Amino acid sequence: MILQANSIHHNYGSGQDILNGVDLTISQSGITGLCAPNGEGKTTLLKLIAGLQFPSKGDISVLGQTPSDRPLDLLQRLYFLPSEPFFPKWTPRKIAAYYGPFYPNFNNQLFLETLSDFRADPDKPLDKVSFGQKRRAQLAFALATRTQILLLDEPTTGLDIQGKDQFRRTLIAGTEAGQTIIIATHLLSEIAPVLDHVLVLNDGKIHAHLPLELAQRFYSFNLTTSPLPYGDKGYARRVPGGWLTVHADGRQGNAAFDLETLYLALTDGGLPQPGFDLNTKNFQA
Ligand SMILES: Nc1ncnc2c1ncn2[C@@H]1O[C@H](COP(=O)(O)OP(=O)(O)OP(=O)(O)O)[C@@H](O)[C@H]1O
Repeated sequence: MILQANSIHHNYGSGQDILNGVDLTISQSGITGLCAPNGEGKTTLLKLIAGLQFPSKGDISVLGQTPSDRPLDLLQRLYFLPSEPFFPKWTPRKIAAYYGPFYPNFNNQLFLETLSDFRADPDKPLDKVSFGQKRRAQLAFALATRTQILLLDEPTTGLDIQGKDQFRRTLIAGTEAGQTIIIATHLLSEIAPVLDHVLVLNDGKIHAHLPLELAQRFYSFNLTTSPLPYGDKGYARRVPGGWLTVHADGRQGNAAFDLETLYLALTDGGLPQPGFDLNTKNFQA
């Protein structure tokens, strides 16, 4: 098992739980998008997985270890890139030489290639580059650690279009090498093309954990002139030219699958929640 969380609760001492019963199982490599409204606890959940925060109740196991114990073996197999990480004001080359050896699979060649693809200078100190260039160097380092688990918080912030494209390609290469990648983001559409699963966190719980390929079969999207042509069991969003509707009916719609609309439908829209049975790998309507 890669990750197993059972009824995780967490608060920051205020008495009110931010996470109040998160259950989560990840058993395969792949890319999972973690989405939630602002302040719902995405970063907190990543920190709990990384062992940087401790759950107030419940237990969490990552690669068979308890992250809050901070075992060396786990720290070497998991990399967490926060949205605003601390990186020394050194050149990327020096950062890799200093921090890279901690990670047994650190790939310096991949680091330099990713920097080159990102058009980032390995010999320019990070206090002399733009925000986006600094973010590229941080991402190149995170991707080059080749840890079994990679946690990325808002990774695409500051990347230009080419940067995002390169980033997505490097992620795919990571999963082909067996990595499990969890990406917390608001910018769903930017990573949607590479996601295997989507996790929706809402009201302190995992509201949905959907394998994308199955979600694409289960939900139908239609561009229509009226909000809900098939009755009231769907969700409709105003778009140029009409309404984009989502229904949990397993039909073929006339519009493309749209992850942002599905996210809105699941969080705000009261779209009927299909149960997904992890054993049979089927939805139960
Ligand atoms: N160090 C802290 N001390 C007290 N409260 C905190 C702390 N860090 C986060 N919180 C609170 O916990 C809640 C969840 O924060 P978190 O950063 O995990 O959410 P998020 O989903 O990542 O937010 P965003 O989408 O805005 O980045 C917020 O209400 C926040 O105010």
